[in-house]
Amino acid sequence: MSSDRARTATPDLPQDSPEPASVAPAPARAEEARVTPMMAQYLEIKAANPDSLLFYRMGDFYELFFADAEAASQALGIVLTKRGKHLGEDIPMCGVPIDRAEEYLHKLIALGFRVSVCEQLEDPAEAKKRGPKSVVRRDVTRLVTPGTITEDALLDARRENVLAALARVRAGSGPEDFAYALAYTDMSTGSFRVTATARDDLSGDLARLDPAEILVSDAVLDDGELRALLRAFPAVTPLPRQSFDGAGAEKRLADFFGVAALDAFGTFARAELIAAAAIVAYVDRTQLGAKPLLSRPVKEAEGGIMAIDAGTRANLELVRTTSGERRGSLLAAVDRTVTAAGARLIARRIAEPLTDLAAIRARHDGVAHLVEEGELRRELRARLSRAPDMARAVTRLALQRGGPRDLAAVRDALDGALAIAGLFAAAPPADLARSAAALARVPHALVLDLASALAESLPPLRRDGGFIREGCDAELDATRALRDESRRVVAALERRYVDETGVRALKIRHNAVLGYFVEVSAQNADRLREAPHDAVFVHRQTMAGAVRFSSVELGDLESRIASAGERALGLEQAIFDRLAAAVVAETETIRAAAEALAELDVAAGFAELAAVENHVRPHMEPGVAFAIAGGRHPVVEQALAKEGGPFVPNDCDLSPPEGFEDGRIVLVTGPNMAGKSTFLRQNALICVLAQAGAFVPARSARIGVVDRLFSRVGAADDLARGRSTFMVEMVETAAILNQATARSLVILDEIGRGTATFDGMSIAWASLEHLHEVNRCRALFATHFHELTALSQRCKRLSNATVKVTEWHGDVIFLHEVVPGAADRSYGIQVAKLAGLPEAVITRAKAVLAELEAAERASPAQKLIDDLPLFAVRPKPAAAASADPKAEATLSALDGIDPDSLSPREALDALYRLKGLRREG
Ligand SMILES: Nc1ncnc2c1ncn2[C@@H]1O[C@H](COP(=O)(O)OP(=O)(O)OP(=O)(O)O)[C@@H](O)[C@H]1O
Repeated sequence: MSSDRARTATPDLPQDSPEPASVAPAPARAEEARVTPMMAQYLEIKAANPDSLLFYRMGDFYELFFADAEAASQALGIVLTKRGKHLGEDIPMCGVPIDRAEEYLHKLIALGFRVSVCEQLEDPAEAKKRGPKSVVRRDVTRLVTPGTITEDALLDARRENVLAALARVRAGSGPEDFAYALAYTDMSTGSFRVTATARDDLSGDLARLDPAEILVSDAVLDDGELRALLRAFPAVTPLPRQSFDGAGAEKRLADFFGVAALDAFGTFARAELIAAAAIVAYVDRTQLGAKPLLSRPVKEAEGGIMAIDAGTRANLELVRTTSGERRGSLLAAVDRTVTAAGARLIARRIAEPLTDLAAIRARHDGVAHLVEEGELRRELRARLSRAPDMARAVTRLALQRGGPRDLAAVRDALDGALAIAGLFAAAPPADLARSAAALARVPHALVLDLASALAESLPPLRRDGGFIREGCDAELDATRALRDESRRVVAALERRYVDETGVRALKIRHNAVLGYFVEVSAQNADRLREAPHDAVFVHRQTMAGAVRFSSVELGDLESRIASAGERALGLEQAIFDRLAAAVVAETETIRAAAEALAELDVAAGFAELAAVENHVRPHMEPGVAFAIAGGRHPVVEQALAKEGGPFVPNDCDLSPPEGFEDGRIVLVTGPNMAGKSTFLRQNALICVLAQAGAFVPARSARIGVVDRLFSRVGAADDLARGRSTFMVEMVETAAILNQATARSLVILDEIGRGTATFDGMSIAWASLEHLHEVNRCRALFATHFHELTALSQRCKRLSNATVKVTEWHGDVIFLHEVVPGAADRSYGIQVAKLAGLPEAVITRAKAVLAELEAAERASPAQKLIDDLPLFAVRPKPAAAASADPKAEATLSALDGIDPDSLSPREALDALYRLKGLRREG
């Protein structure tokens, strides 16, 4: 981690603490180097955990010291105080109360900090027994990092929390010969995958996974380009090279999963094994012994996911907008899921559209079934909405961080799963049938066990007790009866003491210090001190206005009640442990059921979306067809609907023209604000939705599966990587021209806009020709360079489209209708007028435009068309390239002259002839 990203702080302190001694308020020089025993312990623990904030437990607080305190007080907005001195300097300190620790952890983790939680490992009383200066034993029990959190309070229920590891291994002798792989897990649900990647695909793959934390070898960070790429992600954790060591990787994985060899998991490349091993090592390290249940690593199918680079993802605002919000993204517009797990899965589906035709069609079959069966869909969604998030609950139980409510979550979700399995009686399509089968495998006995054990209302923490139902366990019932009976005994004893002493206001009370005691007012106290009562009551405490006594009977009662309460709690804990173990033993079945519920939720959500928003099933094919009739932009349409405005549907045909094999390019011109970008994006989004398994916002759609989607829309600079707007634009355009295949879909919006007009137009022109001749992909190309429309005369798979506008009293009216043909002008000045530019500027702009247009008419760009398009021009051999017909004719005439045989007159004639040839050419 580069120092500016680490955001953690290490106090600059000597690690060899000298003899402990108490801190004097104004230490003498010799004592300045001394530290208290507690501070010595703190420094030792801090030294072992240098790259995180240390939450150091002291009673009911976690305290932070030195630079940690300064960083945390600033990040959390809490008061920075001082506690004693160290090396003659004040020790900065701040603290967070135990019961609010999760809230503060949440803030710190969200800000990219890592936190080591250091607990007291013994009772302070135990420590005292070792001597007055001894310190309570403490150590770090957990390292909390953005990628390894499991608590509900720290997680966003509707978002995955991905921990990824990037491995790079040598694949040859060349300096650039490396193989790359990513392994990633959502520890809160146990999912675990690996995928091979390439240097060029790395940023796209990371953007797809959207990790909360990325583990890399510090060797990777030595590579400046990779370091710059990783800077776009919130938390990058560098690990020493040994964590990515190839030799031990296989063994580390085998040990973690308790298997002798990994063969049963499938075949992994070396880089994949190393990445996966780095994940399990880190998970072990952060959980310090509590073993999280990761599923066995699954390898992503090669080429099974539509390749979408990071820029395209951001441009198309698939799962979040460019400003980082979910609202306004494609995901937000199409998410109709009713469970948290469903919301997490749909985000992954949108981020990872498929390329396998059969798998896409299978998803569509499921959605189609639920569109047709409205009653089934409603019932399914109603039941799903009551099913809690059991995948995360199981993980917490396995990590011994679970509470009674996690058991209840599993009970209710499993119960719901069984009921939902029963809804699919008739043979549903394969995907739904597979989900229903996973639900039906849920262990009945476990559901019954949980249902009979858990009480109606449950406390959040297991240590609170009271979560086991009466009648579940005879011994527990008996102990509770004793505990409750004892309370009645207290009341009876109080009545007896009142009768015997005659003090009517006598009360039996309880506190943590005295236990049970008798309390009377100061005036009545003497009565209890007199015989015969003085034989019963022993004075314990005099308060202002009240006096407290104990008695032998109260002491007995105290221990009976305390032991009954403790025993009841102990019995409940034992039952909790048994139930949790039973749940954890079924992890695989439960996780499969949780995944099935999420899949059904996504299918039903897509069906609901289709029914409500009028989406249709796209017809998917193997070729390169792309014919959308009446397509709409799902986000813009919903936004307009809220304002009561209609969205104008538009057709888009990129299928190969008659007699051609490759898809078409449509060049869209049209005025500003007409709807070009919307049209371009909506077709890309329709493609993403279709291949994600959803229906699409159109009247009909026929789509040949797209392997890669590229979008270069708008302009944004990347100052972090030192690139200007135009540079970013060109880098992205280069990626498209280098990578797009005949099966790709390319969206290019106004390329060449960021530079001088002629440079820009030339780049747009040449790029368009390249797409047509070399990439041969389906493409939509929007431009304000109207000259480009002439290219359709030569490029046979290129057609022109424009967005219609009309004029009304000098103002432009947008019809948002895409029609064949080319725009004649941009109406930029009219749009500027609408935007409120001063009248004087508008008038002057009109005058300048008129002059520029007149100049352009004098030398139109048509002559460019008369040249061959770039890729029809074959590069000529160097010698021939210099040939000039004039020069050639002159030279051959010269060759024909023999100066020795010429008379002076003939010589003069020959000279005139040569001059003439030169002139005529
Ligand atoms: N098909 C449509 N139906 C209704 N409104 C639309 C449609 N398409 C676009 N709009 C509206 O027009 C606005 C401008 O659209 P868009 O940004 O796509 O225009 P543009 O032609 O790309 O403009 P510019 O060339 O200035 O970038 C959108 O914000 C939207 O509100």
